[in-house]
Amino acid sequence: MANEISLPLYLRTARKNTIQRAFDATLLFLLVSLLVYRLLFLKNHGFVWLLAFLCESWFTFTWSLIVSTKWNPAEIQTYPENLERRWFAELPAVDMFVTTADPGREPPIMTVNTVLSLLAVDYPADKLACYVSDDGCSALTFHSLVEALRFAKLWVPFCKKYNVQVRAPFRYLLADPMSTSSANSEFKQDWKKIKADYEQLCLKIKEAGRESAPCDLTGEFGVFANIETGNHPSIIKIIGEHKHETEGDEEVPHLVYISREKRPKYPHHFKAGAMNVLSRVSGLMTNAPFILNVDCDMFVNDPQVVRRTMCQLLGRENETDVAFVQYPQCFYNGLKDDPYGNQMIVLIEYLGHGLAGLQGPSYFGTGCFHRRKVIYGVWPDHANDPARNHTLTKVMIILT
Ligand SMILES: O=c1ccn([C@@H]2O[C@H](COP(=O)(O)OP(=O)(O)O[C@H]3O[C@H](CO)[C@@H](O)[C@H](O)[C@H]3O)[C@@H](O)[C@H]2O)c(=O)[nH]1
Ligand SMILES: [Mn+2]
Repeated sequence: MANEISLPLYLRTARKNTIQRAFDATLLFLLVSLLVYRLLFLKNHGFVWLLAFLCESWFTFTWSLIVSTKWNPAEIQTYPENLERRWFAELPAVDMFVTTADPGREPPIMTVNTVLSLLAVDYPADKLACYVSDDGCSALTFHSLVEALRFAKLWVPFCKKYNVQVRAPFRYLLADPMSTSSANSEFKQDWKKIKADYEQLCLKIKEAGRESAPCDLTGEFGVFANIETGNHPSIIKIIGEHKHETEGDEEVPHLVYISREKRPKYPHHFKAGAMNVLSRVSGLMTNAPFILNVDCDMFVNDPQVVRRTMCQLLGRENETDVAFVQYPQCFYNGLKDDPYGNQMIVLIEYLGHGLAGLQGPSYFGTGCFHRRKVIYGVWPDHANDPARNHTLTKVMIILT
């Protein structure tokens, strides 16, 4: 036991905020005094004071809610380096979902970068599968993913060999590491090669986008011939299958393309509908106990993210304690000093840490790991009861 405590998977520590609390308590006292003053002299001033009183009461109420949310802020620290020493069983599998809807507004090269950043995370490749849902039913998106997988076979080993931090190539390749003294000649050579290969990939996708069809719509691509975006049957294609042919860092996870059935008379429910199909299809193919969803305009900026999540999900005594782990969104290329509040500092830094001290954040949409069980509509107490939970029966399908 002593060993386990000295090797934590995660720690939740309270943040000190005595000064902030004193400040908030003073403000609350002043606000309540103002309301009492308004009430006492209401009859001398009439309607305007009543209006002011109502507005200030509403302000005090919402302000109190916010203050109480951030009253007990906490930090969560994870220790992925302890994972193997604390979790003796095999690491669990994770199905990673990417949703895209329109190759015009969401250029395929962006989706490709999201997918590459996911395929390259530091986690056993045979435990990962990436499913891309394409609501645009676009041959170009499919073609780009086929090309992306070819590049992934170089990109994933490169990232793991050099412990690359940001594994979306368009961000990583922006910096020129040649000038740093630590770069040795082997790295320089590999870096030049990977940059050239990535430029080649971009070029291929760009040229394919210029044509009315990215390639001959025959063979694998035949299903896209004469297809109508909002009126077509389901298309499911296994782009890449992890077959244990390579070893360790050379391995690339499964990559599956899905364009769900759409009919004009039936509402498709946008991302929610796509997520529904993704969970059903992945449930039949790999049925990982954990799922991650990422929008196609996001990428993973920490290769340890799956291991960090496992620290929080596996490190609990009871699995019903945590249903999901939600990561905040950050944005690159923001304006200096963030004049429009795009980085959502208040939401993430103040309210987010406050919520971490309570029960944890709410579900934001993208960047969230769920236990598969929790989205199947089963009460936590019944999740492991096979009699009540036939949906969780394991289905094994051999990928062909
Ligand atoms: O018919 C659709 C429409 C959208 N999407 C995808 O859904 C995601 C989010 O859609 P977007 O229009 O980009 O919404 P945002 O407001 O940018 O996204 C935020 O808000 C959404 C809903 O409020 C959440 O689902 C997202 O995760 C969250 O990032 C994107 O990957 C889209 O490709 C589909 O798959 N099918
Ligand atoms: Mn978006």
